[in-house]
Amino acid sequence: MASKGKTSCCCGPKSYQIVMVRHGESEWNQKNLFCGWFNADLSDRGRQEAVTAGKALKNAGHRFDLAYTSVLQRANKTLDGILQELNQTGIPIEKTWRLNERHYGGLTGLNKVDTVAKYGEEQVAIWRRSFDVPPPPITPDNPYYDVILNDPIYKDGPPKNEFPLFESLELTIKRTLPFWNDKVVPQLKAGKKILIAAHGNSLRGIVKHLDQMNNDEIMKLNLPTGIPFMYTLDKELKPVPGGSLQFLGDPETVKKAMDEVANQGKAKK
Ligand SMILES: O=C(O)[C@@H](COP(=O)(O)O)OP(=O)(O)O
Repeated sequence: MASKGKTSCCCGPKSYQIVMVRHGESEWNQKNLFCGWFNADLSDRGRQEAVTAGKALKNAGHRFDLAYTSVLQRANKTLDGILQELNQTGIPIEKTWRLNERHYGGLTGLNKVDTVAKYGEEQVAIWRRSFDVPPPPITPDNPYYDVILNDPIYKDGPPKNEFPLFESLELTIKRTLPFWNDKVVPQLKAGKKILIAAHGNSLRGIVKHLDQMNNDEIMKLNLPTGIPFMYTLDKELKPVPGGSLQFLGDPETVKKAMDEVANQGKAKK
């Protein structure tokens, strides 16, 4: 059975636990489109993945004090689905654009396999997984430019003059980490058990930070949809031995799901 957010003894907290999950499959994941800041809904499979994730967390004995999510409905609905299974829909939830997926710029709305056919696997791999090479900026002729810029989900930020037109993983981390440090860390240290429902790349940024991965190591990580993972952290918020990226699923299923994500950017065989 999972312990509370903090395990403690007379000398203070020994370790902290936090659970994170990439949202269930979205309608745009299903169509294999670059999505980024577009507010795609969950697919039927994605909704089911949220229920399955909630059941798995319940069976493992997890209970949460609060949750964080992006302002994108695919993450919000995944969180709701999980909390419903846990009978914990009443816990405080904070939504922030800082946990959004990276902004996929001019790639937004393009099919990933078609993009491979046009630009090659190597270029698409660089756009998807490199640390500091951003995609091209989104321009007003992109059908989703206005939809994203004027979406009311962004009424509380970011300010229009800071609204991104593209993001590399590096830029994504620059706006995600301040939220982690200012909001998540104090709550963790206060012993709160936290659930974060977010996105493939915003979570890759947090994983890179926690595991102090270098820029090459993080390139190889593909987070599957809808499979929660836990970190057990020491007092310095460094993972304890064996405490990194502990998926709540059998290793074979997790590997298959990770390979599926990696293959979304490969040419059709
Ligand atoms: O924006 C997108 O297309 C996917 C990630 O795509 P890849 O970086 O895996 O291509 O984001 P998510 O489904 O996690 O919100």
